[in-house]
Amino acid sequence: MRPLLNKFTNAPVYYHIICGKYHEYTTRLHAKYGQVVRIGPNQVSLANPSELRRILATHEFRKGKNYEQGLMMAPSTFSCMDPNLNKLRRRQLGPAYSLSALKAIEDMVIENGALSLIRAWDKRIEQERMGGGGSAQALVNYFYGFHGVAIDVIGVLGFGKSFNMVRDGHTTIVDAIRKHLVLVIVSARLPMMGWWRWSCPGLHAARNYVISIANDAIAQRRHKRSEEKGKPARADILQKILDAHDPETGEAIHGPSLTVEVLLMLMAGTDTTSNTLSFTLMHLLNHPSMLRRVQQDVRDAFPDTTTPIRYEEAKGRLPYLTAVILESMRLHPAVNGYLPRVAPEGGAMLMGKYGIPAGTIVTVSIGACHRNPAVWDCPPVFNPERFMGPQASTRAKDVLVFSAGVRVCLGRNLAWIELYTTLANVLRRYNFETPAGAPYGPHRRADSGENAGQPEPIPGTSFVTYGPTSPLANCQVRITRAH
Ligand code: HEM
Repeated sequence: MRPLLNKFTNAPVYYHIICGKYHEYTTRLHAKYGQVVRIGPNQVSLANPSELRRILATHEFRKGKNYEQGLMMAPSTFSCMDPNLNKLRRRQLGPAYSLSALKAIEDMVIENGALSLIRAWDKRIEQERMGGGGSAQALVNYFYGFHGVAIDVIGVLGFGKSFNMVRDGHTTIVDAIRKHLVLVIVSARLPMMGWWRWSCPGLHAARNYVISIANDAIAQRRHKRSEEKGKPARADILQKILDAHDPETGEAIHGPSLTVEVLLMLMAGTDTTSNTLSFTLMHLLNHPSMLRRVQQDVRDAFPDTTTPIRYEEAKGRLPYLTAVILESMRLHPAVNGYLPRVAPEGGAMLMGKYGIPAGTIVTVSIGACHRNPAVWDCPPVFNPERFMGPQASTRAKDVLVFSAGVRVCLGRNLAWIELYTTLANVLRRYNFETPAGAPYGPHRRADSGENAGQPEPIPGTSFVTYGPTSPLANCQVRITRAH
């Protein structure tokens, strides 16, 4: 459990958190020192998937106090440290995020996600054709396209209306979310920097703005419901959160707790999904033969281009697409930051040999787990074949992108619906090509480091969610219509 320096100071880990490089730091330490490493006087990072699943299976190791230091108005399902409150919220909200409830509103996801993006990209191609000498192609930024999909889907399911980011391209809400997250993360990860946040009025304005969006959505929906007495309620997540109650006691969610649960959809359910979509397309662009294969599969399985591809069908008929998404999630998990858990009273034993005292912080290092050479052959290589064939489901269990156990991601069903429907429909509709002169792509092979000989992935930064560092420059793609 080395390195020695970390026995005396948290400085290295905090430095890497601030730089957005926690994931690279821990992956490096694990490669050198093994599956359990010390990252601070009272902190260890763990990179073994089965051991992590054991720790995450129960509430014995609680979330660390950093989660509640980032608090805004009240603890949410995500931030609360109290197991009883988390259990209550999951009982109340479980129905809203169940697969059956989400499948009933899948049309809204497809309409405001994949189809909206296709309309916007078709329009771009048409504009190019009309204005640029008849060429039926366009240069688009897939990061902003996918970000728009995730924001608009959450808008329509969680706030009563789309934010129209895909259609209008405006980023007001995205900017506000980002600033709000900076505030949350600085408060949560670096509480000693508390003074700093008060000197940034722009961040507080952003926080107030996102809170007002949630409160407005709640007020508008209540008003609408009061006017449409007797009519069936809209079956979206917002309505289900408003109607949520504990099946055991009937307890509902009120006041600031209601606001934070609505807001949580924007915070937890946008960047995560859109960064997963972006990194998946990035890997496919870097590996043109895999891109061709996945597109052939989609086009063969769904030849009727007048009908959108739905979640269940895509999942059932496109095993290679599933493998590509899992492999992308393995190498680029959308949550790749510092996720602390606290060792229970009496201490604990890690990996059967490392005794840790009560109160020791054990961090869930998803990225390091996914690159653990004891678990994965040639970890840095993008190889979807790992998830094909009879071993596929066993291998998929070691992908901890949604965490695991009692605090596993509540929105993972929605994420999967968005991932399948967006990728399948868009990959069927367009041919993609890395533009000439692009900084990254199949032409750019790493000549050293862990990716030596492989196409170099675009750089990423992790502030809990993990995304491309410079999407404006690095996520351009040339598209042409395939039908
Ligand atoms: C690909 C997309 C997504 C990924 C990779 C992801 C990943 C995660 C991870 C790793 C956690 C655990 C974090 C921790 O332990 O601190 C988590 C928790 C959570 N996620 Fe997601 N998430 C995704 C999409 C979503 C969506 C779409 C929603 C909702 C709209 C959502 C809502 C939540 C909530 C409420 C929690 C807290 C659960 C609890 O603590 O009981 N997530 N997610």
